[in-house]
Amino acid sequence: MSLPYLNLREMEQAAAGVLPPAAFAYYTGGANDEHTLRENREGYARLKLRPRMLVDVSHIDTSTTVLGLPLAFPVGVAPCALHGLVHPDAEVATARAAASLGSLMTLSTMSHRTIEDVSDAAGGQFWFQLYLYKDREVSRALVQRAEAAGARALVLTVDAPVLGRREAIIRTPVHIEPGTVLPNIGPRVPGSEHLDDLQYFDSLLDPAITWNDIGWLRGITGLPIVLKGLLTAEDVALAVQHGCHIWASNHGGRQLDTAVTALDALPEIAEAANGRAEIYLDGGVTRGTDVLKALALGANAVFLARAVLYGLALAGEDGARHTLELLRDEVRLAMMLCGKTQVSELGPELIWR
Ligand SMILES: Cc1cc2nc3c(=O)[nH]c(=O)nc-3n(C[C@H](O)[C@H](O)[C@H](O)COP(=O)(O)O)c2cc1C
Ligand SMILES: CCCCC(=O)C(=O)O
Repeated sequence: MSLPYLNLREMEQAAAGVLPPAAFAYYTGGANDEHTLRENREGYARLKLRPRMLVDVSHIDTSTTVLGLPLAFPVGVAPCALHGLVHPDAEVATARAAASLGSLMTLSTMSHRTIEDVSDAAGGQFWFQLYLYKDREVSRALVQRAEAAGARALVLTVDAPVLGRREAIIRTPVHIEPGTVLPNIGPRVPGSEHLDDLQYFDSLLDPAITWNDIGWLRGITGLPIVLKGLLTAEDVALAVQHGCHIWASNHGGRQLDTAVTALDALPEIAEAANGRAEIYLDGGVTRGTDVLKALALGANAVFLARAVLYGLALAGEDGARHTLELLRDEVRLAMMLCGKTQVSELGPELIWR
């Protein structure tokens, strides 16, 4: 299907016209005054590139690997809850779109579709994002299912011991269709009727999660563990000590407002990791030049959340694919204009100081 949108911003604007109000509030919103949400985008515009000239750019290779897995271009899909709010094919459509382009799907714990269905749709090329439940046995079972279904890594989200204050969804709460069973959550426990659907999910998460739980997770899985939501050198040092990889993120400005952006934190993160762990990043990426900047400052790959959801809302699998294709083509063009022919050539000298 050929879609008319020229860039990710146009897709966002178009999606705003089709999203139901609660999904719009949930997808687009950030915490409190949304300073971090805005800064996630604006930070990219402020960083200036130092392109090199007179380099033969007639052959460009955008491919890379993450944890040994080949990617056709250095962009994956970040975990997002509830793809089924905007499209009946939900996470299966997103996973198919990612797989068709050689990208990588990260499946959220809070999905409409099962881990097994998404694994099939992704051709086995997927990561599973884990929220740690108070009930560790439920988490253990999920980890085992993800591993059995062929997940290539576990992404443990560590920046949400409790959900941030997102005022848009306080006003317009998300409602999950009655009768829908979210496969990784199970039916509601009695006595939770006063909570809306997201508050209920929040009530299952364990605010007591600590570094000791990383040891517990290590003990129950052989998969690589990626910690999503790290923003400081101190935590990166601990992550490396625990044998984990690093996903720099402020959760799309949805958790701690005025937290530093992943992009600003990246230099200290890369320095602390010192090549001992892979580094991924998300937050506000909408242009190929954004991807180049993140890679130049030390990320191995970047991930997109909202932009893929907007594509899904507009045109299902084709829409999610359109988002990823636009960005893939922009990455290639930006590399040509920077005089870089391989992802491995993107280093700090690309950024003007
Ligand atoms: C609607 C929505 C749902 C999300 N659900 C999850 C989730 O289930 N697990 C998680 O780790 N992060 C979740 N996130 C955070 C994203 O993975 C990502 O960190 C963040 O949105 C930044 O990327 P973006 O600026 O491209 O949206 C969600 C974000 C959005 C917008
Ligand atoms: C209660 C759902 C949590 C999903 C999430 O991480 C988010 O909305 O940002």
